[in-house]
Amino acid sequence: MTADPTLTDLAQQATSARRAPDYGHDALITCDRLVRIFSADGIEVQALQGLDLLVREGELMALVGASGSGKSTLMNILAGLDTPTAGAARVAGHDLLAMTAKDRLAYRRTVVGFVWQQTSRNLLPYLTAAQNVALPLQLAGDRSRRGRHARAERVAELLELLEVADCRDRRPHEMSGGQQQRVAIAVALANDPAVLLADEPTGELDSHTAEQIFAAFRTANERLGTTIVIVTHDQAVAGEVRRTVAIRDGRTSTEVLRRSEVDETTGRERVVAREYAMLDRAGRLQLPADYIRALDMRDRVALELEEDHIGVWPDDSTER
Ligand SMILES: Nc1ncnc2c1ncn2[C@@H]1O[C@H](COP(=O)(O)OP(=O)(O)OP(=O)(O)O)[C@@H](O)[C@H]1O
Repeated sequence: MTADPTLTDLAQQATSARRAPDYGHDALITCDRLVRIFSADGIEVQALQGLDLLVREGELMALVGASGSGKSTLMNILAGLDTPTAGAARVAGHDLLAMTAKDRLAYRRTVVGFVWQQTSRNLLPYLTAAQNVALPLQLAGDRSRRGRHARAERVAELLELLEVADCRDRRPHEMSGGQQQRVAIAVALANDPAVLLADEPTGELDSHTAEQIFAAFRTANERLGTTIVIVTHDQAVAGEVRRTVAIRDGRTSTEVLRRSEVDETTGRERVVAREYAMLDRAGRLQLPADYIRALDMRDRVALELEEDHIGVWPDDSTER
């Protein structure tokens, strides 16, 4: 770029900016500067403070963060149960800020499936496992004999996939917590949603059962190709996915990506994890709290642009 741009330069810049693809144009889930403000008793709480998040089709990812960081608020928005105060959110081509009540109902029935922490919130207590899985299919439509047959097949297929075929005629109180959550995943997958959202799905389970539930999510992701977003406090669960995004104070702050690598000396496969910080479109970067503490960084830091990286140093100036 020249220091003193001509009118032609400016016109060219404006044209190329217009031609640049929209943020998240190729993502299945796009959250763009998402804001959610709650007002209770005259006090405002900013649960989401300009959160950016992109999730691609076919991903299985975890969202982690301290209590109160905004995870459930984000999940409720993506589930179509709550609306953002500002920003943009799109899921599988649906604009979550522009939906009518009718669109929202159809969205919740067919585009997203959800699994909640409380096993009791996921299933109707007076229906069997098979009836619970059949319910969303019935609500979605085809009541013909052919429809009934296809429905029964789909129910059997899903219970089989999630290894709870033996529970088909049992009511929730006749199943273990782990079996109930597997059936809940089958219910959530019944209408073949584009996205499966799970908010602390292993929160009420012991660690061994939690691992099995997690394996069930992985099966759904690999076999059905469903995009899955899981909120979890469980570090072991978070470590099982390729991508973990951390939310801090209503914004995405860091991201851990894991990939498998074959160790050259032992020939064994091992998982290599690398932590990334999120850079927003205004160029803002949130440094991890432990990095800041380790170098006692405060208020102002020194920056230096190198050929292939940017250095960040504690403030070394004498002017305080
Ligand atoms: N309906 C509401 N009315 C007022 N404030 C709310 C409401 N829902 C959430 N908040 C506030 O918004 C912030 C984010 O809450 P949220 O439930 O999204 O956090 P979270 O990360 O899911 O926490 P946890 O891990 O404890 O479930 C908190 O300060 C919370 O008190």
